[in-house]
Amino acid sequence: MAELKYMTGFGNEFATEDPRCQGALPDGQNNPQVCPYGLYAEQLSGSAFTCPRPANKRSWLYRIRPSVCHKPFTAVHHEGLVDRWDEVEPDPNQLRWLPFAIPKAAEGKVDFVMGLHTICGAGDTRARSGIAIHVYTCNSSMIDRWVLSLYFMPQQGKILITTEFGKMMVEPNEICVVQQGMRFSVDVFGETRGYVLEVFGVHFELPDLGPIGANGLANPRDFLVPVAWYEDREVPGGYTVVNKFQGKLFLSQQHFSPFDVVAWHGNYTPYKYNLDNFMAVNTVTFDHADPSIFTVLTAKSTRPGVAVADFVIFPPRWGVADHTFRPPYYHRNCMSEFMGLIKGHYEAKEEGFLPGGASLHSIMTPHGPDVDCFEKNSTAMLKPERVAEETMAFMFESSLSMVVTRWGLQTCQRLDKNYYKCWEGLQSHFNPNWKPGSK
Ligand SMILES: O=C(O)Cc1cc(O)ccc1O
Ligand SMILES: [Fe+2]
Repeated sequence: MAELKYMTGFGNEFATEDPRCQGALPDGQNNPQVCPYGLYAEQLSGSAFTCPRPANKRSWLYRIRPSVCHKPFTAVHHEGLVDRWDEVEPDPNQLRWLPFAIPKAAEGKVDFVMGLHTICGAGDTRARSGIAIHVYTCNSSMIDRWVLSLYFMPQQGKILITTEFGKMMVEPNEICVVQQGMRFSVDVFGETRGYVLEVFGVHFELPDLGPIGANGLANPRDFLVPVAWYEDREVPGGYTVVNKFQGKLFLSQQHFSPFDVVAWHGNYTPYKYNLDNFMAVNTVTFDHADPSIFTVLTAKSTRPGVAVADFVIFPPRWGVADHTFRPPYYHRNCMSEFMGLIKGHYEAKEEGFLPGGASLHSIMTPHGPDVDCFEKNSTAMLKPERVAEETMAFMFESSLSMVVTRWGLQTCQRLDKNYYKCWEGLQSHFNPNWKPGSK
């Protein structure tokens, strides 16, 4: 496959034409009486028409047929996708999952849609407020079916995401955002696993940088947006459209490929980002900075400073803090912390938290380094050191109190029942006779 092309920038006004149809974008207006090449003009809105300019998102698509040409949607049951948060009783325990099992190709084809499972979430798709976290495990490409709206993190196996806006190849260590309403299809190249965050109703933004200044963390120029690509393909057997609506899936048929957008312009686009481009900022003196310093993207709530979901990473970096216990501190947090591991080891738990697995520390549930991590780092010689080399852990940090699904707690059978034991060996080191200067 030829190298894919991308445009650069976060939230820019982009304009792109498939090179086979130069001049497909109308000159100086959005909906001329007749569009170049006989295309249909269609607007995709990502925000209310009346949103203030900085938050206003929409794109204009110039396509062979408008999306409205399809047979009626009919409901279909999907065992793995959940939007009801009362399936099982709440569980405030520290939860950790072993790597989620990937179906073997020999046991049958499982594509991205079939392999999606909701693990936890909160809120309401109808009120458009809340989130859901899913994992996908699959071994086959989607054949003539597509779905809507997600934030992808491949963990094993690259995925080719074909969208109405063009194609993106997304490898482990990259993230990809396909926004609400955008049609896409996922091709895989073997056994494939990854994490998906779905945010109902708001869009990811780059965090403000405050005193960091004008540059740093995720820089806008490193976000990549696909260029227009179309296919004019009749599908006699019918192309299946999978529509996720109010938390449920609906199918409809159409006789042509939905990837028939010849040109588009606008600022409501899918995009991808390679986490190696993250410019991490951290202490050069002492103490452990809060993990918000590693925020890549944030989905804000209406309360200032409070996120519906922050996407935070723990990238390879230098640790240089003086007279400091360098790993994460012990804590209870007024936010929920869902973590996953793309590769390597996580510094607070060298054992047991594995690539393709996950953990959830709910609101006010105590957690922190395991025994080994505490012992090692309380006595370590503090020299400048590489932290998390060849590693990429991430966290979805949410102000919502997340509910774990029946699949997450029971059906997946990946819950590590012994997780709590990783803290059991933490001894009291209390010395009532301690004096300043003594060890
Ligand atoms: O719990 C965790 O491992 C995530 C985390 C990391 C960190 O550096 C500080 C706080 C925090 O919640
Ligand atoms: Fe934490």
